[in-house]
This record gives sequence, C-alpha cells and structure tokens, in this order.
Amino acid sequence: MSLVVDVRQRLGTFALDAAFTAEGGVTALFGRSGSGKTSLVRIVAGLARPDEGRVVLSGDVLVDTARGVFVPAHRRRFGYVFQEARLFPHMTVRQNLDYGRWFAPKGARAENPACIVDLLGIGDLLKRRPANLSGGEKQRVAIGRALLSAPRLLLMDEPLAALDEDRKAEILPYLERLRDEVGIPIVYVSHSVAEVARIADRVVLMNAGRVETVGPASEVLGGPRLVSAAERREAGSVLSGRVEACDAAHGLATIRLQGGLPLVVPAAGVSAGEAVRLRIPARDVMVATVRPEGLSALNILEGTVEAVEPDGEGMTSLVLSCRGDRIRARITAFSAGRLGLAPGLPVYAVVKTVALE
Ligand SMILES: Nc1ncnc2c1ncn2[C@@H]1O[C@H](COP(=O)(O)OP(=O)(O)OP(=O)(O)O)[C@@H](O)[C@H]1O
Repeated sequence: MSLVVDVRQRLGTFALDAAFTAEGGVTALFGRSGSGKTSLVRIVAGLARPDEGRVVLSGDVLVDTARGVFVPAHRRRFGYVFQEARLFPHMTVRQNLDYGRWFAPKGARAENPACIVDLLGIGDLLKRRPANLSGGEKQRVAIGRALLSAPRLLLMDEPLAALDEDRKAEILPYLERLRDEVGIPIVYVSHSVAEVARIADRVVLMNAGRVETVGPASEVLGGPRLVSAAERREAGSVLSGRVEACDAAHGLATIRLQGGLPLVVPAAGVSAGEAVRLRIPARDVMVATVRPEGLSALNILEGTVEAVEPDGEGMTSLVLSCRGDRIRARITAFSAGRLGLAPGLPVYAVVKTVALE
C-alpha cells in the first residue's frame, strides 16, 4: 500500500498546502488545534475537494485536479471513524455492524466477522442499542463497523478525543491490536503526543496548514521539531524492546532495548519474549555527569551527549546516546550550562518514569 497526498485548498483565510506519503502501518497526522489535520483527512476521505492536487492510493488515482479526476467518498472504499461514534441509534450493535458489512464489495467481505468482534471485545454487546453503551464501547462498535466494510484504508479522526482518560485507556489496547493484527493501513488524526507515541509508526507533523516534517514516531516526537510549547513539554523517546524477565512479586519487568540496554519498568500482564514499546517523557529524564548514588530511580543509564538543542525559552532538549538507543531529556538551559553539557560528554541519564505500551 502506498498513499500519496499532495493537495492545496483555501478555506476562508486558512490555506492548506500539504504533501505526505504513507506506506502501511499507522500514519499519524499530528499537530495542534487548527493546524489543518481534519481538513486534510477530509480531502483524503473524499468528503472535501482540494482546489488543486492529487490523492493516489496504490496507483489508483482518486483525485487529480489537473485531469479532472475526483472519485467520490462512497467509491473509495475507505473506513472512517470520527470523534463521536455516529452509530444508528435505532439499530442494535449487531445491526450497526451488519450495515458496515453490507457496504463491503462481495469478493472483499471480511471472512470472519467474529474475529473483528473478538478483537474489539464487543461480543457481549451485540443485542444492545447505542444509547445503553459507554463512550468507549460505542467507539469500539464504530471501529468494528468501519472494519467490516473491508476498507482499503482506515481513516480515524481523533477517535479518542471525546472520551475521558479511563475510557481512552480502555480503548488504546484495542487500537494496538488493530495495528498489529489487521493488515489495513490507518491514517490517524490526533493532537495527543501520548496517543501518537503509542499508536503511530510514522508521524506527519502539521503546522499552520503545512507539513512541518514527516518521520518515524521516535524522531518526530523527540522534541526539537515539535511546534507548540505544550507539545514540547510532552516530548519524549519512543523505544522498542523485548520483555526479558518478569518479576511478578514486585510487579516489574526487565525490557531489553534494541541497542542492548536493560530497563526495569513497572509492568503487569506482560510475558517474557513479548515485543513492547516504551515511552520516556523527556521531562522525566535527569542528567548527571557523575554516577548518582542513593536514588529511588530504578534506571540509571550510561551514555554520551549526542546533541544539545536550546529552545530559546529557557529549556534545552538533549539527545543522549545510550548504547545505540537515543534517550531524550529536557532540562533547563541553566542546568545544561552549569553541567557544561556538550556533544561527546559522558553522562548518566536518570530515568524517573517509563510508560510501557
Ligand atoms: N469551511 C471552512 N471555512 C473557513 N475556514 C475553515 C473551514 N474549515 C476549516 N477552516 C479553518 O481551517 C483551519 C484548520 O481547521 P482543521 O479543522 O482542519 O484543523 P485541525 O488541525 O483538525 O484542528 P482540531 O484539532 O481543532 O480539530 C481552522 O482555522 C479552521 O477554522
């Protein structure tokens, strides 16, 4: 699968001028409110026409303004999940799901709808109507309905934004299973660093209608390229690793990172050998020039400073190379100066929190 988007559209005083490509997995359109994410995803969906440009999915030209091509939304075979579930209130969950299936072309019908129902954990809800479901349950049904239409591409526009933190936490594991077990490429709109870090393979960072940068989640969410101060505060490292050992008595697991470093993290319900993603918020990493002792932190990593990037607002982003894995830290410019941090300097990274995802 390859999705090529290169479009321009004027909306009142707002000018969208955005280009990106996506290749399978989850591509996040990420940026602050008003940066143009929804306008862009609406063009990909066929719900809006660009003034100029092209949208091509795996060689299939869906929009080409120069040649007068515009394939309408219902003929694109895309699934769309919005902020609110938009289920049919008079239909049961099963009927809502069947409605999705009904739209699948004959040859492409999901072979086993029961698998999708299982994957989303909605088997017990089939006879209920949307009015009796929680926000998280509704959203899982909406995702199921979209999947059962056998889409070539799934577009999700802030699917968790209307949910409270508990409901978000409930639904995120299902989105991860969707990413890992269903081969459908996903374009995922969000303004949440934590959500994007957890779900996305690639990130398209939007700012004022334009694409600021495109890259792996681990790079884009690292910090320096993030546009708003709020995003930079949330910046951090996204790392991959494998569970090496579990210490059930203490609720801890040792994760071996790709570069070979071990990290000890609080973990419930993981098993040895499992591949995991970790997020370490940059603001939760302290830096020392000598090995600290007598600390409560479980992880003190040896590394060297790779980059020092002051943000001009009194804070400095650091990239630390720890046996090949890059750990980001965000400290005050004052501390960076006082410690004389410069590329090549050996340091210790004290990691206060690690989110296992
Ligand atoms: N039909 C329209 N007419 C005029 N301005 C519009 C129209 N649609 C969108 N805009 C403007 O375009 C800008 C981008 O809006 P858009 O909804 O795409 O941003 P967003 O990044 O998805 O934001 P949010 O995260 O808040 O949903 C906003 O300033 C919005 O007011």
